[in-house]
Amino acid sequence: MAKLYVSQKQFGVGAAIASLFIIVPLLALLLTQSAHRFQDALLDRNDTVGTGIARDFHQFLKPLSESLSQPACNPDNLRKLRQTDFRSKYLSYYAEVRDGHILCTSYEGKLANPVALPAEYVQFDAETAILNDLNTEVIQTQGTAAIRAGNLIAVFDYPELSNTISKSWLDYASYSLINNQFTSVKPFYTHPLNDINISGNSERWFEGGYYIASRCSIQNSCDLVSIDILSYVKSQQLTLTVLLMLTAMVMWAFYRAGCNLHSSIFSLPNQLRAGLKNNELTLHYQPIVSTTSSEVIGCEVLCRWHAADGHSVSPDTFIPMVEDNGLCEALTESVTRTAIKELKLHGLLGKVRVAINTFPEDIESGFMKRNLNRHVPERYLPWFTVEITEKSVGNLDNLAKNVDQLRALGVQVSVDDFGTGFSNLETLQAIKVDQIKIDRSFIIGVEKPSLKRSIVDNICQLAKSLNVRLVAEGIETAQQLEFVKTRNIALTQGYFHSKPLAIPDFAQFVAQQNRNNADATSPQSKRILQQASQA
Ligand SMILES: Nc1nc2c(ncn2[C@@H]2O[C@H](COP(=O)(O)O[C@H]3[C@@H](O)[C@H](n4cnc5c(=O)[nH]c(N)nc54)O[C@@H]3COP(=O)(O)O)[C@@H](O)[C@H]2O)c(=O)[nH]1
Repeated sequence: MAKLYVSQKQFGVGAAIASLFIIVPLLALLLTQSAHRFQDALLDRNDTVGTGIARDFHQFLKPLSESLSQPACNPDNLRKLRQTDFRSKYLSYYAEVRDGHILCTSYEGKLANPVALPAEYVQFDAETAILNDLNTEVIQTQGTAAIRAGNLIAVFDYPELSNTISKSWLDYASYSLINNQFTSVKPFYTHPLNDINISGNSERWFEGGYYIASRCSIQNSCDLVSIDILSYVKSQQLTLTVLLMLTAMVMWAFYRAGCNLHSSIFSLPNQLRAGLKNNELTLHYQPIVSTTSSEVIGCEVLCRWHAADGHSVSPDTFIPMVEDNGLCEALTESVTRTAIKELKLHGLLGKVRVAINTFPEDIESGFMKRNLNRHVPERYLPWFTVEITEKSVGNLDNLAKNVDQLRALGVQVSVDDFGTGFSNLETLQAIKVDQIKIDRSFIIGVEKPSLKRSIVDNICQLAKSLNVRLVAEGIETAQQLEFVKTRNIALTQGYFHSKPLAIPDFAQFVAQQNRNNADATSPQSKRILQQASQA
């Protein structure tokens, strides 16, 4: 089965990226909502302006034009012009017009020299009235528009809107839909959509980078607000900076949360638990070699773990984890079961000794005995060695009792890492063991006279007096091997012979090594060796 593994960092980054799927739509919604509100406010305001102009037209301009008396610009007319200008909100600058000339205005009074209507004022007939229900003309001018009733004109503009319209990202227009014809009445209107087809009363749409809202509130007259999204986004620098900072903070929070989630789901202990369950742990076998015959007489079974992401975790890392997470029995049982299976498969069961490492509690709880009984066929039990460390010494009497029970099965017991910790004579006398393994820390440098050499000599003495076999661990050089031979240490283990090997390699190593030994002891080999030593 393919192993799928994401590192904590990848998981965190994934969570941060996933958060974008929440943040981006939220931001889009936020911006859209704010654009909505803006457009609505603008359309509302325009309604007010539109209806305000209509109201002012009906209430003031039209009645006033009908009430003007002759001659033009008489004092009564001027007073009415000023009063009306003062009272109307959306129309101002009332003026009497005769023959294309402004004769007087509410502001200047009677003009000494009548002013011809500016060119743009007379072009109004090209425009269709926005307020067509007013049944009058709207005059397009530079920045203002004027409306006419009889001999009176009044100017209207978009006083409130013009402030808003000055924003670079906003465009605004009013449309008259008379005869389904598009006519802009907004000054300076430059909107690119000139074949626009507004059908409903109120709608929004997105087109060519513009976000557009329209509303037709006066018959045949519609208002349109378009927002150039890119420019709008650019203009919102402050808002965007704040949003980006918030986004970064949210992503960071998601990253951290992802990492935490990862470590709770994918923590090494959890992976280890799963690995044990899925038989992901593999075994290596390190040869144990006879000093006298150079034959491989056995092996130490050492556990290996390739975590789900493919990287191997050192036993020095995962063995303490096993202890801290209550997985000792599961590991020891898995090691025992797998070792039996693999050794049997390669024809080594009952051919080589098998040393299995244990945890202190494996012994104290009697688990190791049950475990061996359950998994090792009885006739093979004498081929097994249980390696106990000095850490195993919790309750000496209990340990001694359990060790006796193991030995009663026919299993041998070996003290591992001897010399480290607090090994003492009392312990060794209390528990009857078959073998002591000298820790490799004493072997490093032992070839030269040193304190270590004296310690090894003492251990040799001790083993002799207790009548237990010795194994020298961590033999890495020929000199170290030579030294242990001089001390009659029976067995050796270390990289000099071989590193721990996977079962096929170990089987091959045993076959090769023991074949060489057989050859070396043949008459022909003996002769060669003799000649070599004489030379
Ligand atoms: N209870 C269990 N403990 C286990 C099991 N599998 C391993 N272990 C314990 O983990 C410790 C580290 O083991 P490992 O990394 O496998 O190292 C072993 C050898 O590879 C290493 N070794 C052997 N020869 C040499 C050498 O010449 N040089 C050198 N630098 N290292 C060498 O020593 C380790 C074996 O040590 P020990 O067990 O003390 O004999 C280790 O404590 C293992 O016991 C398990 O299944 N159960």
